[in-house]
Amino acid sequence: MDCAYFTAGACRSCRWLETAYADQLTQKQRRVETALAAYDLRWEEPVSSPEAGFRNKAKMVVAGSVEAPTLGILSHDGLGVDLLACGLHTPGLQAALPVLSRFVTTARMTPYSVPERRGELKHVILTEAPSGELMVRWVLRSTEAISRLRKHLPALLEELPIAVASANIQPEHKAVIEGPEEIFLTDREALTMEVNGIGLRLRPHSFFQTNTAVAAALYRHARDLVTSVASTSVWDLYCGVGGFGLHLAAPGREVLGVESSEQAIEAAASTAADLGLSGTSWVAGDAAAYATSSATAPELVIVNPPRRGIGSALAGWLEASGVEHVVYSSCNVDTLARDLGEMPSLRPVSARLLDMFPNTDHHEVLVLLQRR
Ligand SMILES: C[S@@+](CC[C@H](N)C(=O)[O-])C[C@H]1O[C@@H](n2cnc3c(N)ncnc32)[C@H](O)[C@@H]1O
Repeated sequence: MDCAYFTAGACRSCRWLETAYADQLTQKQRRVETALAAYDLRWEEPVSSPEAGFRNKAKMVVAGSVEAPTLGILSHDGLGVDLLACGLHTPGLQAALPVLSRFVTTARMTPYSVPERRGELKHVILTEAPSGELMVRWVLRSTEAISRLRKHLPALLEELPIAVASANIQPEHKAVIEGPEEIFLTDREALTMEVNGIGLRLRPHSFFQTNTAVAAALYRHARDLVTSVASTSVWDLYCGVGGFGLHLAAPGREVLGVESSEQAIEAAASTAADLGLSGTSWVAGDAAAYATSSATAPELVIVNPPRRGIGSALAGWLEASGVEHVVYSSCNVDTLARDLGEMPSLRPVSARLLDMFPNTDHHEVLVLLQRR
């Protein structure tokens, strides 16, 4: 992929940009196979991604001035670097970002200056649904700009297919990208991300896989695996807005999702209700605490934890439980390998690389484990 920002040295985030895509896939496959070399695994064909235009979410740091804002990243010396035309973003995001940049000027939102610790607008976070609808969030230091945002929003809604707009208040001067307070500026509070015909509801704070096409392949692959082992009771731990669990709901199968974000759990439950799915239940809480305090265990457990992995408590519970199969979807093969080491009774039988993050060394790998 050609990138003027990379060539000019303005942005080096895509560290593998100069590596041919086929070689990127080969290197990632080698990396995950090496990390899991202790197991006799059947590796399925890797799932590739388009090299460009695949990211459904843009997280832009805002800098510069009201008259000349930049949306992108900060340079080493704290200055704004405009990345409006970043080629990773979907075409819909690329079309919307220049409009949102001009909107900074229209609504007189002063970009936050990290070195000077003053200003209001810290980030613009934009997500595009497969339908083309957008969710836009302005991360602000305070509520100072809210009335101007509200005043100018109707004109922006004429220009862009925005379904959800909100202001996130992040008063602190720290690296955390967003704060706990969300002020909705539209009636709708969730974007519908349709994946394989399932309308997953995404609210501002919830996690969503950033590569919609590869996420769709991931959920289909998990559904095929679960169907092939005919499990009638499944837990989807770290379920987010229900991507795995909602794909698995079927007559004769009970599905239970556990996730720490209450908003995400509410979203999963409402999608299940919309689809008329009986036999699903959704619990807000810590995945390990839920499992270790449960009196029963299902036939199959799916885990899709953050990069840190599932950790000893949950791995120990899975090891000692009667769970027959585990499907482990991981974005960090090192913590995956560590967790597998703590579950010697569960034998990894097949695995697949899914390239969710082209042009970087990041990977997603899904492993099916079977009790020995
Ligand atoms: C990699 S995401 C996976 C989400 C979901 N499976 C999907 O496909 O979109 C990890 C999820 O784990 C949740 N999470 C983080 N720590 C958790 C914990 N201790 N217990 C339960 N969920 C947790 C996060 O909120 C996030 O939604």
